[in-house]
Amino acid sequence: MIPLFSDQGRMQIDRIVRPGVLCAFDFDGTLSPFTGYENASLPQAIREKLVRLQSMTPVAILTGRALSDIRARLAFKPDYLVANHGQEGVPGKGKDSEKYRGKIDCWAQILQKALADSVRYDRGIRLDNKRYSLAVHYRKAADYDETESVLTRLFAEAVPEAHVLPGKFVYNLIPPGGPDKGDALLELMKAAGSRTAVYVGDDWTDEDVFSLESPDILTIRIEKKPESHARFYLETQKDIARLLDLLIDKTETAILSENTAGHQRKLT
Ligand SMILES: O=P(O)(O)OC[C@H]1O[C@H](O[C@H]2O[C@H](CO)[C@@H](O)[C@H](O)[C@H]2O)[C@H](O)[C@@H](O)[C@@H]1O
Repeated sequence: MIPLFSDQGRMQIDRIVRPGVLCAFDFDGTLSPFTGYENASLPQAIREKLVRLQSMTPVAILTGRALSDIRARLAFKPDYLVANHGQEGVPGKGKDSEKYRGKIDCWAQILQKALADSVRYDRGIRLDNKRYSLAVHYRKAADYDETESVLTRLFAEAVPEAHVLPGKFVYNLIPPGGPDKGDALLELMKAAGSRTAVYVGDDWTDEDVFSLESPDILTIRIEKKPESHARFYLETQKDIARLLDLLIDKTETAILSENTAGHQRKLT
């Protein structure tokens, strides 16, 4: 992985950022710092930068949260808002996820019943039914290793069909064969008519975008992790502000130089 704020990183930004570039971001741990279970929100300074960027080029947010949950946390309307790891909000794909709703409710019932056994399962485990996917949080569990091992066993036995994706103190349970963030990003590029995209994420579900390994998609991970498929990284989540400033500056320059070139073509 290469630091984004390096000569190589800046060269890639110059190559990818052109008029119409799709700028896409994960939410928790990327635009918003990790907090606790309930109170994550978009910092005001980051919101202002996103709004500025959006005035020049399409902006998308791709999150594991439900659409109903993420809207209020953003307090601005991006061009595209994809939720539930790609199950909600992809233009033209809304109906596809409906068929999974019954299955998700059924998994939730089975797991809720099992987790009520407080001898076997830590009281700090919390199940979140997001209608199109489930999140099983264990940030408040006493012993993380033990909790990970009992939960992994539970999923294999009780909901073997679920596609289980680990996250930061969370397991995401996704319908088999459903779309992921990678599929969603490609659809958004089509919908926006963007030939290039920048994607910033921090977690396992973002690997579905990082693994696309397309020369037209600049992939950036929050924090270096050798096994990640992202090409570039930011040292810490706080660097997202600096990255947004850079994207704003480069997008502005790209638009200006295209306008100048267009003007000169008209004159000749
Ligand atoms: O795709 P994302 O936008 O990164 O969403 C992934 C999950 O984010 C939320 O959980 C995470 O954030 C919590 C608040 O900071 C934190 O306490 C938890 O440990 C993290 O896993 C959200 O609650 C989940 O539904 C999302 O799947």
